[in-house]
Amino acid sequence: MEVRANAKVNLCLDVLRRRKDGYHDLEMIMVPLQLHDLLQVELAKQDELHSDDKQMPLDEHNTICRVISLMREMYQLKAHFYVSVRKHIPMEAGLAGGSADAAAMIHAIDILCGLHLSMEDKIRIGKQIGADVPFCLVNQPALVSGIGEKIEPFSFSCDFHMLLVKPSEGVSTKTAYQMLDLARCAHPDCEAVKAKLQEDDFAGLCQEIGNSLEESAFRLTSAVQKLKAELTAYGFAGVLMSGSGSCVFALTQDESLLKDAYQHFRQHYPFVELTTVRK
Ligand SMILES: C[C@](O)(CO)[C@H](O)COP(=O)(O)OP(=O)(O)OC[C@H]1O[C@@H](n2ccc(N)nc2=O)[C@H](O)[C@@H]1O
Ligand SMILES: Nc1ncnc2c1ncn2[C@@H]1O[C@H](COP(=O)(O)OP(=O)(O)OP(=O)(O)O)[C@@H](O)[C@H]1O
Repeated sequence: MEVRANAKVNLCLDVLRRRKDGYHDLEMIMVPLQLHDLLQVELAKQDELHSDDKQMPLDEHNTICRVISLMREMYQLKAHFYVSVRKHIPMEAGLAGGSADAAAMIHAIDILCGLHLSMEDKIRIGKQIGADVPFCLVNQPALVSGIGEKIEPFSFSCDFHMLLVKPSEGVSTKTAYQMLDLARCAHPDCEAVKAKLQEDDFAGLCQEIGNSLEESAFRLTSAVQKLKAELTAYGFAGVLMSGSGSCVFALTQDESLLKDAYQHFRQHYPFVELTTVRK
């Protein structure tokens, strides 16, 4: 069977507090994108993982392998899996590539092994793999809280185009959180972002988007700050780093600006993609 693993961006990411276990309580507005990896998953005689991306680890560190091990133990599965991944989501980008693959694998095992898991069951599995996996399982625009496990989906009509640009440097999620200065960083208003989306107020939306983690990512790599300034100067209405970076997304409703920018940024950056929100 073929399963899609959609990327995400955070239109709003507010880090509320640091917890005793080192994780952070968050409030976020997350949206899935049309950009996706494709997983081919079949029952097999032994486990096999392949990918067209030579950078992706194929060992027990891969989120897909971690899902297989965890679900095999939890449900005493005898089955083995052949998995082939067509990778389109760049790594260390803040687009949840590894988490999206993990979520797709949970859905695939559920179907191939006839487990009939509820979304709550899947989220319990997913959050053991990573904080972004619960959102990737639900795969709908949502207000997300806790460390990423509380998902409240909502619908909206506001339409816009998105240009994704990633510099060659990546950002480690763990380091971005460790370096964060909660007193200095931005604390954007997620309820306001949700309201602008639902009121179809694109200009207002672009004023409200924000990400607490930009503060530490900008200190970790100047490339992200430089890219954000370039996209803003190009004329995009809203520009923000996604997640812990290093990918920056730029929003516009102007198709000709979008096409010109795509050609321009492609000459200077290794990953440039046009996409939209998957509603
Ligand atoms: C930045 C985001 O992508 C925003 O959606 C997520 O918060 C990160 O999600 P993720 O990559 O799935 O995160 P995990 O793989 O669970 O954790 C990676 C590291 O990020 C930090 N982390 C993650 C989530 C969270 N709420 N607080 C944290 O402090 C922890 O140091 C952890 O060691
Ligand atoms: N299935 C996978 N796809 C991509 N990377 C994976 C996968 N499994 C493990 N990894 C490892 O995880 C690291 C981070 O990759 P990922 O694409 O998930 O980062 P990210 O974009 O920062 O995600 P997030 O937005 O969730 O923080 C990679 O450098 C890679 O070594």
